[in-house]
Amino acid sequence: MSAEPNTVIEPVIGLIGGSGLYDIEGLENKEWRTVETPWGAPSDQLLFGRLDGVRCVFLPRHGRGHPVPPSRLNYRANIAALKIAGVTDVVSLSAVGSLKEELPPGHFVVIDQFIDRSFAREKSFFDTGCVAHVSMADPLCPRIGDVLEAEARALGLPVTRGGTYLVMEGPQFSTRAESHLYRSWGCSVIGMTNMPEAKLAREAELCYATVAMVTDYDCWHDSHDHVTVDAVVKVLLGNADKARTLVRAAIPALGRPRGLCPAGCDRALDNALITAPGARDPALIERLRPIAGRVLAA
Ligand SMILES: CSC[C@H]1O[C@H](OP(=O)(O)O)[C@H](O)[C@@H]1O
Ligand SMILES: Nc1ncnc2[nH]cnc12
Repeated sequence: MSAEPNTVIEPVIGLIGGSGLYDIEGLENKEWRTVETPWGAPSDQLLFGRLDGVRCVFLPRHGRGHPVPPSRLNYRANIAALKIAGVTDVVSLSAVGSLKEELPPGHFVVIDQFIDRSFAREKSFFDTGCVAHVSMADPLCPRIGDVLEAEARALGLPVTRGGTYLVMEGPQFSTRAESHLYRSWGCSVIGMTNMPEAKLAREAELCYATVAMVTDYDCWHDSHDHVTVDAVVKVLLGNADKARTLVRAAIPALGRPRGLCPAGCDRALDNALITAPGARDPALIERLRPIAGRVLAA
């Protein structure tokens, strides 16, 4: 993709469905296709189709039927597969626990920050032989966030703009002490999946935004039972329906031809590579081409 200032982009929308969202309704000409990547296989096939004429690519994050736990997700393959499929803009739909009284189950949060406490995951496409350091100061695309917030409000969905998503390793839920600690840090919601997903999306120069859908009060709240999968699933089903409605409403605006992202997500690698051309590993460079080809010399 060229990064010329007058570039016109026909967006291709990637939708990552989290817990409870294993399919997307209303896609025209839909087809599940296998996409291979230099980092192995994504969680599942990708579902290609159009919504209101806009090209969309859906990936169930944990695979259909939810066979893959958060720590075993191949985050690099998932993001690489979306990039290889031509995706420009990613909407991540995620179940989360609430860390604030005013964010009850059923509430949506268009988050704007992360604290990454995951530790057992591959977090970068780059490696020995080609080192890159992208900025994560503003980890989510505000342009997509604006659309999601506006459409959620127009639909009358309970939504909050802004909030910090604490990413834990899991798969066990938090201890009560951890839950209180994250609250003392000012975090809004807790989940297990959005990192390193957002970091990898940034390295792949994809715009990325998350709708965090509250399913429970984790385990800190005096007048609510601690979180269980059963309790999460009960709320999830309603949240998933609302998420599908939100996606349908947001697609026309997200799919409109546009210029480069004002936030610069699509140029994240412009000033990120530090390894001198002569010190680069040619095999790694070839592997990186689908992700970083824009900034790697031919
Ligand atoms: C089923 S509750 C825990 C599970 O749900 C969230 O996943 P996702 O972000 O894919 O919706 C959470 O992060 C855990 O993986
Ligand atoms: N309380 C919680 N902790 C971590 N991930 C979650 N996903 C949904 N609820 C959660």
